[in-house]
Amino acid sequence: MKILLFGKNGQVGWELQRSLAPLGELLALDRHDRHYCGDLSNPEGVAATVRAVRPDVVVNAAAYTAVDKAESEIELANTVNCAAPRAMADAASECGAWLVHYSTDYVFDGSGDRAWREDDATGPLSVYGQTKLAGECAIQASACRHLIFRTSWVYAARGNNFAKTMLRLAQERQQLSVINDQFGAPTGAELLADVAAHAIRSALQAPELAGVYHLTAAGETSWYEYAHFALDFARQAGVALNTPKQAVTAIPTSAYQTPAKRPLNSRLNTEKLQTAFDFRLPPWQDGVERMLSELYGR
Ligand SMILES: NC(=O)C1=CN([C@@H]2O[C@H](COP(=O)(O)OP(=O)(O)OC[C@H]3O[C@@H](n4cnc5c(N)ncnc54)[C@H](OP(=O)(O)O)[C@@H]3O)[C@@H](O)[C@H]2O)C=CC1
Ligand SMILES: Cc1cn([C@H]2C[C@H](O)[C@@H](COP(=O)(O)OP(=O)(O)O[C@H]3O[C@@H](C)C(=O)[C@@H](O)[C@H]3O)O2)c(=O)[nH]c1=O
Ligand SMILES: [Mg+2]
Repeated sequence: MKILLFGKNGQVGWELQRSLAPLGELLALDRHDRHYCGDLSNPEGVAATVRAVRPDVVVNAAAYTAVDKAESEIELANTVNCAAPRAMADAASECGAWLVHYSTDYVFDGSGDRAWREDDATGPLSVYGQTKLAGECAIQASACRHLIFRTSWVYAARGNNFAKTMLRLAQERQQLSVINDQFGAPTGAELLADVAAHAIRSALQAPELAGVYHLTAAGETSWYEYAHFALDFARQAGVALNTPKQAVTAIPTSAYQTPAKRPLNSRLNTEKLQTAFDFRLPPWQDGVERMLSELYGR
């Protein structure tokens, strides 16, 4: 089997390099590749890459993920998150390849407190969410067989994410304010990559598995609780923090101004995935502890 991976240096892309390698021949690209176009700001270029490589599976881990910046870089966000995946899907369908793609909890409006199902109505609140939803729709409208995994709050030891930001800020500042009315599940890039490898194997044998799936770790938390979880671990590992435990303040979303609006309810229901592929998704704390152990050698 031949697999073509876009976005090899992102949190998820890095882990996919590991998890996809045993499946066959893997060609992993970043935006600077010298032989093939791996730059998603050039949709025709990435389509030409797919046609030239003629893989069995295209995996797209690249995306415009700067949520606040997207509010003022709409065109680039849309090209990377929608036009490029559309071009990949069209080229993939021409050569009979599957497309594996990632999307986000930010396609939902965050209302209510029930975990979102795959067929629930979407309603993105941000440019990032709109462009990711448009990317999903473009792939679904193509003739290409696809797996779209909607996930949330992604972290990895290698990369930028909320937990690492909190750990850095707690070493710099004496006080932190963290939102406690947005709920979701932190999901590790390792888990996403491992599930993708298993799902690809299954789907190639059973094409009726094509579709959209919610894929997050089990359980739920708020950003505030998640911050405490990471900071408690760091303290126990002997990391010197300038922020004492009692100086981490819980605040509502309304007290934290940002260019992009974020959903309050980011819970995703993962039953469809667990049933279709016979997976068990581990509690979110397991993977976060693994990352923290890796960061602090404990
Ligand atoms: N991070 C999160 O919290 C969440 C992510 N997702 C989705 O999961 C997927 C993976 O995200 P994650 O790994 O966390 O994201 P990262 O931000 O860690 O990685 C994104 C990657 O995309 C690359 N990229 C950005 N623009 C381009 C471009 N024009 N051409 C080529 N590559 C580009 C970046 O390259 P470079 O390093 O050169 O900038 C980076 O390697 C994405 O689809 C994302 O939307 C879903 C929910 C939550
Ligand atoms: C830095 C900081 C953030 N926050 C809040 C802001 C925000 O609501 C939340 C998380 O901050 P982030 O900057 O990680 O948020 P954000 O970049 O929006 O995270 C999102 O990224 C995209 C790519 C996704 O797809 C989502 O699933 C989600 O992970 O924490 C605080 O409350 N206090 C702080 O000091
Ligand atoms: Mg971010």
